[in-house]
Amino acid sequence: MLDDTIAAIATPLGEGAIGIVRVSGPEAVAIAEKLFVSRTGVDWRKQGSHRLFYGLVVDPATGQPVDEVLLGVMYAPRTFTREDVVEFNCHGGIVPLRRILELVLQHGARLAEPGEFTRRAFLNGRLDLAQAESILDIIRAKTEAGLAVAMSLLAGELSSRVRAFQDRLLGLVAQVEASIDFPEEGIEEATREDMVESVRAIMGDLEELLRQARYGKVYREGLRTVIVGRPNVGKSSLLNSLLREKRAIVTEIPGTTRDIIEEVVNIRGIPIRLADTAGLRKTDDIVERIGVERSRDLVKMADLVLVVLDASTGLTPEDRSILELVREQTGIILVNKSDIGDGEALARQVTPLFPDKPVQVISVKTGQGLAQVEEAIERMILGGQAVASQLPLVSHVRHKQALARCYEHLQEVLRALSAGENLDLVAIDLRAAWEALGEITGTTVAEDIIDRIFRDFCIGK
Ligand SMILES: Nc1nc2c(c(=O)[nH]1)N(C=O)[C@@H](CNc1ccc(C(=O)N[C@@H](CCC(=O)O)C(=O)O)cc1)CN2
Ligand SMILES: Nc1nc2c(ncn2[C@@H]2O[C@H](COP(=O)(O)OP(=O)(O)OP(=O)(O)O)[C@@H](O)[C@H]2O)c(=O)[nH]1
Ligand SMILES: [K+]
Repeated sequence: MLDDTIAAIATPLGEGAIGIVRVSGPEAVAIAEKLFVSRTGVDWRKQGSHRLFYGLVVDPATGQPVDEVLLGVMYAPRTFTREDVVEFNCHGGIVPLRRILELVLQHGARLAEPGEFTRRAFLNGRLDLAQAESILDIIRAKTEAGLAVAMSLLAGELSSRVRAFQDRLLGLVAQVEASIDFPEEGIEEATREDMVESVRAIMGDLEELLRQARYGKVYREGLRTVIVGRPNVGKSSLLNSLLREKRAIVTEIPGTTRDIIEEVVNIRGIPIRLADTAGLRKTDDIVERIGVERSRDLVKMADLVLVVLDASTGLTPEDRSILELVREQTGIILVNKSDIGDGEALARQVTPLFPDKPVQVISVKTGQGLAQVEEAIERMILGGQAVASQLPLVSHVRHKQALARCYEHLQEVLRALSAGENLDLVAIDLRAAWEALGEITGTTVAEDIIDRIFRDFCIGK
C-alpha cells in the first residue's frame, strides 16, 4: 500500500490567494521533475530538503505553461509522512488546482483517500494514533483553549502519560511472571501487598485522568446549549448580548444532523454552541412550540439548557411547564429583567422547586449578573470547579473509554490478588489493562477503528 504515491488538493476549493497540491510517496520527486520547470536557473534537485523553488508547471504533453508556482520539496524520512513530499503552491483557483492535480495523477500518483497523508504519518511511525487524531481537532478547534487542548495532544502529552502507565503495568507483569516461574517458592505475602499498592497507585492516577475526561470533550466538541423561555422574557436579548459582548462568534457551523445553524460563543475558552432556536423564540405559544418535534429534539439533545424567566411578571404557569420539560436536564435558571422587577424574590421562589439548577438573577439590559452566568456555566462543566486548573489531557470519548477499560481490568487484578487467586489470572488481566491503553496510541488497535478515525478527515489532510 505504501509503495504508491498519493496526491490531493490540500487547500479548500474556492477562490483563494494560494492553493496547494500535495504529493507524497516514492514517485513524488520524479513527478515534480516531469512537471516543474525552474525559472531561476537553480537546479532544485541539487539543493537540500525543505526548500521552495520558483518556476512554472508545464504540461509535458503540450509544452503549455499551466501556472506559475512555488514548488516545495521535502525529502524522506524527515517529512510529515516520512516519505518524499512535494507541494505545488499554485494560484488558489479551482482550475489551476484541478489542472495540476490532474497532471500529477497522469504522471504516476493516485488520488489520496481522506486522511491518507496523516494515516501514512501514523503508519510510518511519525505520529501515534492519538497524535494523528489531534490534527483534526486542530482544524476544528472553536476556541483558543480548544486549540491548546488539541496541541497538547499533538505534542504527545497524553501519549507519554499512557506510555508511562504501560511501563508501570509491564513492571508488574514481570514481577508476577517471575513468581509464576518459580511456583515452588510461591508468592510472598509482602510481594502481594506490594503489588496491590502499585495497582492502587496506578488506578488513582487513572481516576484523575478520567475526571478530566468528563469535561475534556467539551473543549473539542463544544457544549450544545439552548435558550428557552416564554415569549418576551428576553431570550433574543440574552443571545445577542452573549454574541455581541463576547465579540467572539468563532464560526458558524451547520448542525450535524439537522438543518439548524449554530453559532459558537467563546465563554472562558469553552465553545458554547448556541443552536439558532428561532423556531422556539418566534412562536406565540412556547410550550406548544416545544412540543414540535424539532424543537423538542433540540432541547433534549442539549448539553445545557438556559431557562429564562421574567422578574417583572413573576412565575407563570407557562414558566412552570417549561421548567418541568427540562427538569431532568443540566440547566441554569436565569431570572431576567431584575432592573424592573424583584429578581431576588423570584429566585427565592424557584430555587426550592428546582434544586438541581443554579438560579442567577440577571438583567440583560443593565448587564447585571451576566458575568456570573459565565461562571455558572463554567462551574457546571468543570464539575464544580470555578476555573479549570489545567487543560484536560483527555478530550476524546475513545480515549476515555480505553482508560476506563484499563481501569476495569485493574479492578479485576486487585480482586484476584486479594482473593489469593492464581497468578496466571492476574497476569492476564494486567496484560489486558496494558492492551486497553495501547488503543489510545494505536499499538493495539483494530484496523476498523483506524479506518473510522481517518474517514472523518478531509482529502488532502
Ligand atoms: N505546506 C504545508 N503546510 C503545513 C503542513 C504541510 O504538510 N504542508 N502541515 C502538515 O499537515 C502542517 C505542518 N506540519 C508539519 C509537520 C512536520 C513536517 C516535517 O517536515 N517534519 C519533519 C521535520 C523536518 C526537519 O526537522 O527538518 C519531521 O518530522 O521529520 C512538516 C509539516 C501545517 N502546515
Ligand atoms: N427592562 C428590561 N427589559 C428587557 C431585558 N431583557 C430584555 N428586555 C426587553 O424585553 C423585550 C423582549 O425581549 P426579547 O429578547 O425579544 O425576548 P424574547 O424572549 O426573545 O421574546 P420572543 O422572541 O417573543 O420569544 C424587549 O423589548 C427587550 O428589550 C431586561 O433585562 N430588562
Ligand atoms: K425576540
